[in-house]
Amino acid sequence: MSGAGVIGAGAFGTALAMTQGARGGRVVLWGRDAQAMAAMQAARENAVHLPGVPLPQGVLATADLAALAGLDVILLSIPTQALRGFLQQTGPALGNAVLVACCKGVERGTGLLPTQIIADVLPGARTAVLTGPSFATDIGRGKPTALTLATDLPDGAALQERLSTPVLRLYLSDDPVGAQLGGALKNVIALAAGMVIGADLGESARAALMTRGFAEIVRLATKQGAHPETLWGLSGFGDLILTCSSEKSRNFSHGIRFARGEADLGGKTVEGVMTAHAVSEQGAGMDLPVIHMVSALLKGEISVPRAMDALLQRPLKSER
Ligand SMILES: NC(=O)c1ccc[n+]([C@@H]2O[C@H](COP(=O)([O-])OP(=O)(O)OC[C@H]3O[C@@H](n4cnc5c(N)ncnc54)[C@H](O)[C@@H]3O)[C@@H](O)[C@H]2O)c1
Ligand SMILES: O=P(O)(O)OC[C@H](O)CO
Repeated sequence: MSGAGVIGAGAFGTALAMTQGARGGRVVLWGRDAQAMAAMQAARENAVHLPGVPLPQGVLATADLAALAGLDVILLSIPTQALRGFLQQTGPALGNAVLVACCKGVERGTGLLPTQIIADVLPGARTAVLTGPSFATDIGRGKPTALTLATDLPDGAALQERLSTPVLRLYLSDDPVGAQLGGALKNVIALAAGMVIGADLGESARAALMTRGFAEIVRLATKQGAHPETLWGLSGFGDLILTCSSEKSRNFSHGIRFARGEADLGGKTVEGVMTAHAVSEQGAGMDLPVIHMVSALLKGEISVPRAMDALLQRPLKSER
């Protein structure tokens, strides 16, 4: 029986299952916690991540991997650093479905992007990427959202039709590397933007940081083969704006709390932390001052005031 599956019943996975459930048809929302999934299925609500938003009728919330059998498309919505382990353990349960990476990050230790991790663990798997400016709370509530669907698959347009809804507008791209790097790296810049705001350096400084951070994203991503146009689009520039400007963003708000020296930084999924370290370690010699500085700050190697001084005291240069 065909249908859509979603792996990861956190905020984003639940919201994605809601979009597909609203289309009608069979949708399986898989989470690893059997008790939580049974409660979700009974209450028809994810009370932890999206309270008050009902699960559409066709969505089955389950921890049973067998429910994924025969699905034609599966959206992967677990943190990037957990993806390899999940696929190694669970790969065969995913069958021949197209695997759509919905996580935003770079794997620490390998520098790989989500679709590259999938190819590493499940060679021959058909993959795509769904990314762009979107908060789970907006998507789950059916607010209008535009995202990038990037894939090398020849039938990408069919997948675009398959996953779009009247309020979830997908733009097709043939640049999975660019789309994933834009989505991963904007989280690191959002951490930095949050630190600027948390340290009370002002909104002008945040705009400067975002712009120079975007220059780093373009520099790094084009070196890895990304098309510059992808980075100007929803998955790059679009997501950078959203994530650096809203306290709904966990990356931005983590940066704020970090700069204020708050002891409790939350325990939420903050993808930019590991991605900052992954990129800084892989691109040690590259001209990426903001990304390197975010990694050093998070490791406690430098304080926020010293980091700002160091960035400002670099030799003056041309904008390009
Ligand atoms: N929340 C958003 O607004 C949003 C929007 C766009 C993209 N994303 C991306 O989606 C991804 C998931 O984010 P989220 O907001 O849903 O996070 P979340 O913390 O709300 O949920 C993550 C889920 O993954 C599960 N998980 C973690 N490790 C696992 C493992 N090893 N095996 C199986 N399940 C595991 C957790 O139990 C949890 O249910 C991230 O990469 C994030 O950047 C999130
Ligand atoms: O809450 P964040 O910082 O993970 O951001 C969520 C989405 O990636 C925004 O597009």
